[in-house]
Amino acid sequence: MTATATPVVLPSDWRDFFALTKPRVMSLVIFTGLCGLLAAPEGINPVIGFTAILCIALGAGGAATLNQWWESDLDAGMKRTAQRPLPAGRLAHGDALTFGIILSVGSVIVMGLAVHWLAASILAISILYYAVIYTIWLKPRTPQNIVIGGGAGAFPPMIGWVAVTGEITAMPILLFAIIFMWTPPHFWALALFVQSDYAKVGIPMMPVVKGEASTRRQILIYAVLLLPFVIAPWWIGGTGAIYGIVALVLTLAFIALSVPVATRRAVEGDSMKPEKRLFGFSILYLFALFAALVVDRFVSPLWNL
Ligand code: HEM
Ligand SMILES: CC(C)=CCC/C(C)=C/CC/C(C)=C/COP(=O)(O)OP(=O)(O)O
Repeated sequence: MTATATPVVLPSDWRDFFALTKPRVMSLVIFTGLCGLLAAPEGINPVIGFTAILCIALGAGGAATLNQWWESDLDAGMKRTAQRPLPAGRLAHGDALTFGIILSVGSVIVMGLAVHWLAASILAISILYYAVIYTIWLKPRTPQNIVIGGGAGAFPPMIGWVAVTGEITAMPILLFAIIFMWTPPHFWALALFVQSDYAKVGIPMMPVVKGEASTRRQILIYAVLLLPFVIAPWWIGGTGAIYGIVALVLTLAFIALSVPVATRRAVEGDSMKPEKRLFGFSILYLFALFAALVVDRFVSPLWNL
């Protein structure tokens, strides 16, 4: 008689549920949402504003939970993700699914009731975008997965802005476009130094399918294409010069760091320093760019900039 292996689930605590929300990644998602909210004209009642950001955080955490519930087999096969609560057996799948659904549905309902139904609808779209369109549909099928899927992470500043104004205008669309164009260099820089992991579990990430040279070229192309999008808010008069100058300097630095990544080939045992530097800078870049947007909103009018 052969024994059937029953998965062992170790006792879980709140830390495992917290880890399911991908808190480090989502910190930037929440920050860009907060900046969208603060940069919007008119301003918002602080309690309603806080509720809106809480809903973005809970919704993003819910979507990240559903992503890991769906992908626990893949995560088990990659060194970077094998210690996550589900593949490590610290959490039952059913509990993760329930947690993900409660956060996702709850955040949308609270956003709708307490803040605005248009903001709630965009939040619902972004959760479905990340959990279904990106995770279930695009990620296992096409190397364009993160180009199209990048839309999921681009919604938060638009949600923050719309929570205040109740309408979708040029500025929130541009904030969406900025993160959309930023995502490919952000992720492909990382994929270049963890690509063996993705190949192992059959995920068609760009470096695995199209090769390193093509990925490196595309990183630079997206970094350059990002420039008109980051300048556009200043150009259309949606921000002052503080944002414009910071955006220009930051993006030129982003392009400058993409050049060595685009023009080199990794050799056996390579430390992948330029790729790691670009990935690290991509995160700092978005934090600084969105911080500049908020500083500009409050300081530029004082100086008539
Ligand atoms: C489809 C689009 C994206 C993909 C595939 C992606 C993928 C990744 C991956 C695999 C990591 C490594 C960290 C980990 O293992 O959890 C990472 C890190 C990170 N990502 Fe992204 N990302 C995307 C979009 C975004 C967006 C839109 C944001 C925020 C606006 C973001 C913010 C971050 C941050 C802050 C980190 C660093 C986390 C840390 O310090 O560990 N990412 N990303
Ligand atoms: C409000 C809302 C719903 C926001 C969505 C936020 C968002 C940033 C989505 C995409 C970013 C992300 C964590 C990608 C990780 O890719 P992966 O899941 O393929 O990475 P992995 O290989 O680490 O699992």
